[in-house]
Amino acid sequence: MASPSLHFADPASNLMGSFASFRGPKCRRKSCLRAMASSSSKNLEIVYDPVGRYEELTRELQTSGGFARNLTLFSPSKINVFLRITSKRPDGYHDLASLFHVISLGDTLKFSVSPSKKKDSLTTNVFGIPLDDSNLVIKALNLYRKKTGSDTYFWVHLDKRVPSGAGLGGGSGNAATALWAANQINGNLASEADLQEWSAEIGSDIPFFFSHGAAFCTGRGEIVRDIPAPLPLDTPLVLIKPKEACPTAEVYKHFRIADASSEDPEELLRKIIENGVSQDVCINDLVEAPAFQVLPSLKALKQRIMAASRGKYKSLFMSGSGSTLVGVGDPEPPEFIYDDEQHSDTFVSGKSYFVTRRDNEWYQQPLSQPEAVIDKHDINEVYNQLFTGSDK
Ligand SMILES: C[C@@](CO)(OP(=O)(O)O)[C@H](O)COP(=O)(O)OP(=O)(O)OC[C@H]1O[C@@H](n2ccc(N)nc2=O)[C@H](O)[C@@H]1O
Ligand SMILES: Nc1ncnc2c1ncn2[C@@H]1O[C@H](COP(=O)(O)OP(=O)(O)O)[C@@H](O)[C@H]1O
Repeated sequence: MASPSLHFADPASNLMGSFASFRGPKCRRKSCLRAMASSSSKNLEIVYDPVGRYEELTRELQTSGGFARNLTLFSPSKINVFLRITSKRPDGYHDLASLFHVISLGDTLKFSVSPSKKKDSLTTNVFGIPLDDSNLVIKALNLYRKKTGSDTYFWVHLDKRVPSGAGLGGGSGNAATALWAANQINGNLASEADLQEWSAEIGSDIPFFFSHGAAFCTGRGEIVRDIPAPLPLDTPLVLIKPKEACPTAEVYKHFRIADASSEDPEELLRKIIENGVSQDVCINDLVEAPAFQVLPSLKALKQRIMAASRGKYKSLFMSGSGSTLVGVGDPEPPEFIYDDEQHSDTFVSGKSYFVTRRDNEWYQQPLSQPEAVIDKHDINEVYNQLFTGSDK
């Protein structure tokens, strides 16, 4: 079960307000008489434990048939620790081989069951994100209803912190989180495997979020091989994104196979498992020609960060199709990012970490520095199973 934080975002919350007085000192630990309204008559209920009764009513109002009617979930983003593009496909997509990892930078999504049987309604705290059917949250909810036959519609509030068009899969994470939420609220009509498979219909990056946080992904991104976290979860990360975005389709259009690296992606994964990250393994085939052509100023920014950081990052690389640059090993950007007027609009994440999730739970934002959980034996075993067919 997920550990959602329940909230009072629907009209029921007004009703809750009227019961809140039961928590007042006068009523505490005393029996209270309360008039219960029903449609036809008024009943009297003697309440001997007002606090307990309040909590019981809270649960009743927020659940239906035992399932939550409101759910607040963390919606994480991801980075591509390396991204090899291996071919251009006849369907216009590209085959890739990439180590994806969920990170702690994320949005918050609040879901409440809506009385509507026709449409969801979406609000957000930022401008520039579509609120209609093209939003990945609404796409995900439409997909869920189409696949399961559910007729549940939602009020959704998206509190966005992940920048858009950043190569961080913020929208993809929102879509995966919306599928998870819809499934929880509908009493798990679908399995996680169903959600993962269906999600590929609305975006190549979405199935990854149904891993446990770290995965080797191939195909157009939708073939997800879950792996134990290969890097310590307490590794500090910083994300730096200039105000300009890199539209994914545009960046892929500039990709030429002749410019791609010749490194074997499985070998890259093996090196990372054995030795951690370094500049030479964090290869991104969408950087040089594609992203730097779409956004030439990104090349200059990366070079300047490299020069100014004087080796404080184990690796500095671009995530996905850009325009976010990721520094691994230190949570701070170089000072010029704060000091220079020209970078006043540059997004800086603050200290971020790699994140994983437990079985049957959704991702949660770490409240403090995570522990450096890493099981070398486990990961080596998985690596052997994945690529050599051996479990020795
Ligand atoms: C580059 C990556 C790396 O993880 O991440 P982002 O930069 O978007 O975060 C992904 O491949 C982005 O996946 P996603 O953002 O889900 O892309 P989609 O919505 O499926 O496709 C958007 C467009 O990107 C191109 N595309 C996408 C995926 C892929 N494997 N090959 C492609 O050529 C296609 O032109 C497609 O029309
Ligand atoms: N829920 C959403 N959050 C962010 N962007 C969204 C969402 N739904 C649709 N989009 C659109 O998807 C595009 C990029 O999505 P995003 O996931 O933020 O970037 P990227 O694919 O680079 O990681 C944007 O142009 C945005 O308009």
